[in-house]
Amino acid sequence: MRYVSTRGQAPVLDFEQAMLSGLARDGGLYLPETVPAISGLDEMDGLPYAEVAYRVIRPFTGDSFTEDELRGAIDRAYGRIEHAAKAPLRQLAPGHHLLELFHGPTLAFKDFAMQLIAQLFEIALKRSGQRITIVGATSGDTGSAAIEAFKGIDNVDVFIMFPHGRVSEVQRRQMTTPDASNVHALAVTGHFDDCQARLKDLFNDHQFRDQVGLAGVNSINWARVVAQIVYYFTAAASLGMRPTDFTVPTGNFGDIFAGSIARAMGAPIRRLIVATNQNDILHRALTTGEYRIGEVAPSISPSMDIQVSSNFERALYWAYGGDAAAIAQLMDEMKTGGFTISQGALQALREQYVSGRVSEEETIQMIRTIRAETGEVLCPHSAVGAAVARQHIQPGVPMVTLATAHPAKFPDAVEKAVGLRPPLPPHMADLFDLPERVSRVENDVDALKSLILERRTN
Ligand SMILES: Cc1ncc(COP(=O)(O)O)c(C=O)c1O
Ligand SMILES: N[C@@H](CCOP(=O)(O)O)C(=O)O
Repeated sequence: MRYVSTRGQAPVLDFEQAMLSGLARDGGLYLPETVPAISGLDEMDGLPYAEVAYRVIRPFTGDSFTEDELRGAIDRAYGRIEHAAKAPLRQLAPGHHLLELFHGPTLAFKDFAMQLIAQLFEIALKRSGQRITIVGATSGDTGSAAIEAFKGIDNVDVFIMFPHGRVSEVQRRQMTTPDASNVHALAVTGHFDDCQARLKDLFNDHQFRDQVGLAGVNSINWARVVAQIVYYFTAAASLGMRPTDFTVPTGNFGDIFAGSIARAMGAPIRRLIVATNQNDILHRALTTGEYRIGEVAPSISPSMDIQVSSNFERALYWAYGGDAAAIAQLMDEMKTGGFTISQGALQALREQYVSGRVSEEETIQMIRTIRAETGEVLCPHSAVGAAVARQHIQPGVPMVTLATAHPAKFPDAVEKAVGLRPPLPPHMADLFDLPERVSRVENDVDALKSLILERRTN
């Protein structure tokens, strides 16, 4: 399997190289040249999650890992997810199901990919003896998942930038309390898009990139997306492999893009519905064809407070029929505020994705409604998903809403909605007692470079 950049000017790589590279050297994102079809769909129901993961992921990894290495990595990764089913499906109402993706160690869907790629990185780095510096940008969940997965791993330093004052207290403490010396939490002045832009600046400085062995674990990294494909198959299998709609709370577009790969591989996915909060640039872009960056408005679903949605570039690449020059041009225009999607590409995108947005009040109302109807307490991101899903449910077609985080990560929003603060699970019971370790950094690439050079242990 070969991987090409969305901007067409970077070397073609194999899976391991693409995983260790993160962002392509031309600033683009890696994608497989072709999407493999999967067989044996009818046998998937009842298989352990790890077995489905192996069958789905294997075609993407090519010769990069042996069968034993990949199976071992999958078993260790998903051994850390508490629930027996790993990603259980719970019925909310007739025809509406919740795919619970928050049973991992940091209580968000990010654990599914991050736990696995940490295992794969470790195998690859042990083999090569290479040392790397991971830098990540987070609106709260990617950072905590990355720190949990990579803390203490030899040959790896992890620097995570989060927007100062714009993540929940639980999310912040998940990033600032681990005491592993290879982990560095950085509170950046600005919002998530600033953190992600500085991350790309670091990757695009090739001298710095090579000096520190820069690697990325955001969903710009293709390996992240691959791991997120699996649960579309397990959910569809639980529903008897009938044509099914999926609604996905969306920010950086990685999770829903994984859904489109699942569909291209053969999963019976009918509609993929992009659910946004008030930061609704993706909904506006799909509705009007204009991708115009506005101000980020802080919301009660802060992990989705994103305007520059990195994986949308992958969706655009497909929609433009693999025209890398056109994508490079659009990404240039993005730097000055946005771009217009061509009519042909817009039509192609609309064949892939439907969209909806909900307000803050509607999100709160949805947490209340679902609690009253089912007893389940949703996190605000999952509530955005459930509210948009309800706008799109059609008779006779099962709807699956991805529940992307545990409500205990966002106690203030949940309390506002239903007057209770969901307790943290036992393994996090001491989170508020531990000392925090965090560095304040300006939104400035040179300040970041100096800090990384000074702190890295490699
Ligand atoms: C809890 C939660 N839900 C939804 C999302 C959106 O996912 P994506 O960025 O893959 O679109 C995020 C952030 O990525 C998140 O942390
Ligand atoms: N919501 C995310 C933003 C980064 O997403 P990623 O999937 O590209 O890593 C977060 O929690 O950090």
